Amino acid sequence: MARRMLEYIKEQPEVWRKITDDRESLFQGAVEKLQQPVKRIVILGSGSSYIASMAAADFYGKMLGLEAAAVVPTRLDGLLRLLNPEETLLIAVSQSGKSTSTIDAVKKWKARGFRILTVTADEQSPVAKEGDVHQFIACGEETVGPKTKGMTSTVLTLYFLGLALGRIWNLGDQEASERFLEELNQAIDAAPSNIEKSIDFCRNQADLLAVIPHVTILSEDAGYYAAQEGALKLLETLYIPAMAYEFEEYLHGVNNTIAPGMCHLYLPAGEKNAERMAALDHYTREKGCVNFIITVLDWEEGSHVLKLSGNKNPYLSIFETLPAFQVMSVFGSERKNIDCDKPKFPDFYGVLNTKA
Ligand SMILES: O=P(O)(O)OC[C@H]1O[C@](O)(CO)[C@@H](O)[C@@H]1O
Repeated sequence: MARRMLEYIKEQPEVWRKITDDRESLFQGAVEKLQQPVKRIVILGSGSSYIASMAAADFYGKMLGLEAAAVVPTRLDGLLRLLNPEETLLIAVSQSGKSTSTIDAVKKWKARGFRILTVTADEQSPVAKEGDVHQFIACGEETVGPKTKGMTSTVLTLYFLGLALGRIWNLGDQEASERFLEELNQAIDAAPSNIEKSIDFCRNQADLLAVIPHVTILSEDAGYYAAQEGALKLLETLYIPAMAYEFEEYLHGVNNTIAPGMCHLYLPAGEKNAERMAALDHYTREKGCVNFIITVLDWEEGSHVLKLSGNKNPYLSIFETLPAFQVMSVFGSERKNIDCDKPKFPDFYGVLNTKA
């Protein structure tokens, strides 16, 4: 069993609580060095760090009204050629601080005059050392490949960083930030029992999780980032294809894949599409699909429904529903005799030169 991964999953509420409680001191250093407002923010990262970057860029747009976008390190060139270094802050995100493509991007764009804020869990890492300003991700050590507490703590770190910058740059609405903080606190308080509920659910569904040949995950709004990270977790631990779609996009063609045995995992995150998602769940089950629903919304009960506690704020899906996917990875992989605490190919990073 992925014991260490499960320990990291269970540690998350405590880690999030500490980051939240220590936020004044944790973000003070970076924020003091970033007094000069910018017009736009570009965030880059790979894998889970890219998904965390997408969630943060969306959040910055919504909460601060900033132009913000996320890109993988190797696709920055076209975008940055259009941007003025004086008006742009580049944020490079890497939990390990060792991803070679991120190191290369930081060096290249720093040389071209962009100011670079690095966000890592290792202050001594190459990414941290190459940037102009560093923000620490206070998640502690995470030695297994499929990241859990590091990813969610990266999102939390980027969210708080945005709110702190918004305060000094006079952006966003203070009341909205306070409301968000209140909901976040509720999400953190609910997390230990949500994780226990997920464990019970996944233990009961482990036989099914072990035989599904692929999984299609559907969400909406900012729940889409939890769906993307959930897909990455299931793919890298169950060794099956897993794709995440924004709900509306799924309806435009992907629905042709509906067939007996297809696994659909729904993550309704807001009220907007709840009825249509419920209709799609019924429709696809009638066609023989194997479905799961993970949600904090009020939902019709069923053995395939995991109902968790939470607010109806999709930006909190990372803290409310994503841990259920992480737990699915643990129980599904155990049933498949996969030990995801250990790398499948220990020599891979060295051969492909992906980490410094
Ligand atoms: O955030 P980092 O350390 O740059 O790593 C990026 C991604 O690379 C991996 O380590 C796999 O190579 C993932 O686990 C991670 O999300």
